[in-house]
Amino acid sequence: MIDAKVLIEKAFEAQKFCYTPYSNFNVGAALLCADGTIYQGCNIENAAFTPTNCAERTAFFKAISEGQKEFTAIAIVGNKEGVKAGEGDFCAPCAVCRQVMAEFCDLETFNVIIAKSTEEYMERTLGELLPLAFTGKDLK
Ligand SMILES: O=c1ccn([C@H]2C[C@H](O)[C@@H](CO)O2)c(=O)[nH]1
Ligand SMILES: [Zn+2]
Repeated sequence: MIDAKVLIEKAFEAQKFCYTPYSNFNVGAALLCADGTIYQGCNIENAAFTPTNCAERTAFFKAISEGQKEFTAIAIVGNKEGVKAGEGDFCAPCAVCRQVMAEFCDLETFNVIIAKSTEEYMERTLGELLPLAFTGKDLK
């Protein structure tokens, strides 16, 4: 596994590209694939609100649409516009993003890094963030 700090830096880099005229809440994500490739994502809002895509799902959909199938970790940073780096709060992934992660990631091993800065972050497995997950296994 690459250093969490590297992935957090990539998430901050992606955050700069967010399109958030409605919430002014800026999120960046960096998704590490098993082959070492990193996909970055930002949140992309819409005047109709519901088409809005979270940063995490942007990163996942980019990766999946380019053939990636195995995922190791995701770093997430998010804050209201104007908050200085490191002074924001933790931005945990929304429930929809957790469900999308559960579709493609191992609940026991996929690592979710929720960061305020490269110095201050928490790490949780996907299973810790989505207990009693409903997945494709339930449909068999
Ligand atoms: O984990 C999260 C939480 C929220 N958002 C986005 C969606 C919307 O654009 C804005 C406010 O909810 O933040 C994300 O991208 N990821
Ligand atoms: Zn989300």
